[in-house]
Amino acid sequence: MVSIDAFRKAQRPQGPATIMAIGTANPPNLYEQSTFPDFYFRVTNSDHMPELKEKFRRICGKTMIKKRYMHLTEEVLKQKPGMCSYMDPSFDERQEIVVEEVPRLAKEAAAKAIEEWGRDKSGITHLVFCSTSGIDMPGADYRLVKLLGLPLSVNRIMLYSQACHIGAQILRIAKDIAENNKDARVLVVACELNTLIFRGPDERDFLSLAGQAAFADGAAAVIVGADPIQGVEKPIFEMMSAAQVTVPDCERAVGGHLKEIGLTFHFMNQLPMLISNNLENCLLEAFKPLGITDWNEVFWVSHPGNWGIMDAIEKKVGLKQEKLRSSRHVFGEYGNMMSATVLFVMDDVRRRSAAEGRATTGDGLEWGVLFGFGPGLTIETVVLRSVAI
Ligand SMILES: CC(C)(COP(=O)(O)OP(=O)(O)OC[C@H]1O[C@@H](n2cnc3c(N)ncnc32)[C@H](O)[C@@H]1OP(=O)(O)O)[C@@H](O)C(=O)NCCC(=O)NCCSC(=O)/C=C/c1ccc(O)cc1
Repeated sequence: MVSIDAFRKAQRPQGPATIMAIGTANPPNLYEQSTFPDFYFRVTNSDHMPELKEKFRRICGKTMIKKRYMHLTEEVLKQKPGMCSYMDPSFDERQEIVVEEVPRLAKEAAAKAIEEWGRDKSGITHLVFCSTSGIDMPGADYRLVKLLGLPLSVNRIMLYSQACHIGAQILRIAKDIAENNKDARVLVVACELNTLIFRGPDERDFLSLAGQAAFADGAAAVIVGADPIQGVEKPIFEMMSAAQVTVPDCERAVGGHLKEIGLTFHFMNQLPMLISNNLENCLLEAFKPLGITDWNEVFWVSHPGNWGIMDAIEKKVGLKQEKLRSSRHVFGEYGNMMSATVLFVMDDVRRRSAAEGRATTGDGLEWGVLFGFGPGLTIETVVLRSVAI
């Protein structure tokens, strides 16, 4: 008879969880940040508030975002008057969009990841899907399985309503699945639409205006598994550790509430300081086993949050400016796509590394850190190992 020990060992792979493909997608509608205030005040019937419009223009400029993609268009919004008001009940109007469109955009990103992976989709064993943009039963995970034509034996996990840090958290979950189940191939998907957050302006609500200036639509998918099949599956990054920290007494630092009026957004102006003050401890813990204490020695894949957060991180941990290059690039080109953003950054790091002729997928360095942060205040830290290009 087989021993229990041998039985358990046979269920597990030998190597670390490995990212084998990355795909991203955005809706076709592109909004230049410089002209967004004109669009936004027009479609929300708010042109009678020119001073507020000018203030919103200044806020849009401060974000340093150049462009964003959104499912919402003037045509769509004409059919959704509740969404254009500041506070009218509009939950149903929003749900009608996100229930259909979140899985649809997710499919685009997932199909690209599966194509890069190079194997047949029947090899996908698990799906981990997160979205802050809608809640439904059966969920967006079920719809995605159907849209992609994945086997119904796929083990699904759907994580709704968590915001930005969950882009890193789903990697942590995929790592645990991949390292505990031999031959598991986990399709990890983050998909966000700002449809729940979009609303008309109000001069007393700066926080909502800040949200209107920053959030955007995007989906990203990665495929995670251990022991890649040589010559078939091509590693991009290995995940060496993953941990979550909840910063105490900070639940008001950033967050939102799902209501009849949609999803609200609030943050404290001290958010950059709160995040940057807590990052060094996460770095020390994560890199203690590797003996690394110089944070410029590792490549960075950080959720951008906003420009002020990136400035504060650079200053607090003494980062050279180029370290957050991909975070700033993605934020500037796409805005804050919540959970999907950090996966766009990961894609940008490996693509830029290849384009610049670096020796590894991580800016020529071996070790890297991936950060997600969001409501809680929650910080997710993933230690990455690059591969030779
Ligand atoms: C670009 C902003 C909006 C402004 O930049 P700034 O450097 O603070 O700029 P200023 O200090 O010059 O302020 C610009 C204007 O705003 C005004 N302002 C400045 N803070 C104020 C103030 N608290 N009151 C009211 N006026 C003010 C300020 O007075 C000024 O007005 P004016 O002189 O008339 O031009 C910046 O604060 C910003 O990016 N904030 C957004 C923070 C943010 O994106 N956080 C996301 C982190 S990621 C995450 O966790 C997401 C979570 C989430 C959670 C829920 C959800 O639904 C979805 C997602």
